[in-house]
Amino acid sequence: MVKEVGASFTIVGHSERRADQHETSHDAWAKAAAARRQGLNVILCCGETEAERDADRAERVVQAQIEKSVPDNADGSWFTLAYEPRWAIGTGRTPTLDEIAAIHAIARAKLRMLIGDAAAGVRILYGGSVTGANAALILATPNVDGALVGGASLTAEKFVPIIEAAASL
Ligand SMILES: O=C(CO)[C@H](O)COP(=O)(O)O
Repeated sequence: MVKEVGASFTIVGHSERRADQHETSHDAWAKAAAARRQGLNVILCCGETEAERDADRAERVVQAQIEKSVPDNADGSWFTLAYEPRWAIGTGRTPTLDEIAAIHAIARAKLRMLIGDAAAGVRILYGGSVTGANAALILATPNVDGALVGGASLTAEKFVPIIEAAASL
């Protein structure tokens, strides 16, 4: 159905699905695999809650989500990972650049354990309150290969500065 309406990408494992529909990482894995079988590109979201970060569990939570939801045959030709801390989505709050770098590094390492050399070609996006004001620094953070933009993508006035930040790297 998604393909029939012309989509070429699908997002799975989004925090709203995990929180509101109680979707598990296994569900995200099954959806990613099914989407791939239909020829769709997949963006798989992972990310901790605020309580998990406060308990110093963010890295372990993200590692476990990745381990349980990345299909064995994932590679950068169709698969993208997005780190979206739930508490940063739509809130105007973001992790520090060091915190983003730390999670993206462990995400890359976990991907390498799971899919080997293909991990190098998988784009890892950051999502959560990306704006024209913070995009350049976030996009220049190691292992950040792009941004998954929500609210700021809704108007040209807010989105164009993000595109310009990306283009200037
Ligand atoms: O997940 C998102 C919207 O549901 C998006 O990637 C991030 O949203 P934002 O915080 O509004 O940029």
